[in-house]
Amino acid sequence: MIETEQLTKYFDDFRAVDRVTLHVEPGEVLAMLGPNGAGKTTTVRMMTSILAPTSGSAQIAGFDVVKQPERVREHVGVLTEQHGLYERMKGLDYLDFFGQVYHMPRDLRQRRALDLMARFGLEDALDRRIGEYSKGMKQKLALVRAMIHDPRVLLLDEPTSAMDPQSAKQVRDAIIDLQKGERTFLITTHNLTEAQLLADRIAIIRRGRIIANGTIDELAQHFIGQPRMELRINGSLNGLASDLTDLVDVASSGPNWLQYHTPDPYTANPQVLARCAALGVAVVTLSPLTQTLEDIYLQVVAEDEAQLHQPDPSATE
Ligand SMILES: Nc1ncnc2c1ncn2[C@@H]1O[C@H](COP(=O)(O)OP(=O)(O)OP(=O)(O)O)[C@@H](O)[C@H]1O
Repeated sequence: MIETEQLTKYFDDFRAVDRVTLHVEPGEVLAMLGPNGAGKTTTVRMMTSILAPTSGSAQIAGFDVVKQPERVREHVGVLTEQHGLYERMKGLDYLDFFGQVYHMPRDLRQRRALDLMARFGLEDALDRRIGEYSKGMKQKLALVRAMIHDPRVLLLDEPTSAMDPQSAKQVRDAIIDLQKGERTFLITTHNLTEAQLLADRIAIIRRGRIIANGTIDELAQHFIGQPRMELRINGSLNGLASDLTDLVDVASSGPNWLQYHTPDPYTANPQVLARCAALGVAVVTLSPLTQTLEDIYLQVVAEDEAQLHQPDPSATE
């Protein structure tokens, strides 16, 4: 549904996007994360035919962004940082105008506009001029516009950045519902909790390059290491850590708890519990220590930064 190959954009001799290759399947949500200036918006703008790539290619909903920009626009809903709203128009008239642009019959465009405005809590703003809307309301209206023609692919650049927590949740719920209907999303965000809640896969971009791409579990495994478990018992450890060393790699311990790494929790955890039972140790909890997306993100960026400062092996004295 979203396919880019070696997508690259130069502004004069500055390389803003550097050979970005991404594949997002139907019904998948990809969250693109990265520091300010990393190239997220530029990538989204190329995917929506707003900006011509310098090299590489992109196909969105099966259409080439350079050769078939009209078809791309028909099948894609876009939310960009600059919403381009017509401030003097009233909310409902504005949506009706876009419905006409997409050749939607009058009944359908009215119904979609009213449903979506109600869904995002804008039902009282239908007849107000957009210039009177708050920042968050404008962002919601821009999202409604992106969704009005029920596109198969949605490219949303920081969709909840101006929103209060309840509004942000309305947007997340809408995304989850649409995903169930096989809609495909690429979302850029600085909100890692939101990315963790919504995304099937995460791509991290830095200085125009994709430096990590995978599910949260894959990235955690690759960049943080083996899953870490915490065992809590009723009583003191009394040397339990050394009783488990043939089964798992104990990383740290306290008076009544220990943490261990294992590459295969499905095998190791039952063995640990069986050993505890055999030793008469009363287990209170055995649980995984979750790695947050923030841990992963910071580690990915730190590794990329370290690589940047490594001496160039091809350099000669
Ligand atoms: N029209 C332009 N002309 C020149 N440089 C540009 C242009 N648009 C973007 N850039 C540069 O390209 C780089 C990537 O910008 P981009 O807006 O894609 O970053 P971003 O990842 O979306 O950042 P943010 O998280 O701050 O929104 C930045 O260094 C930016 O200054």
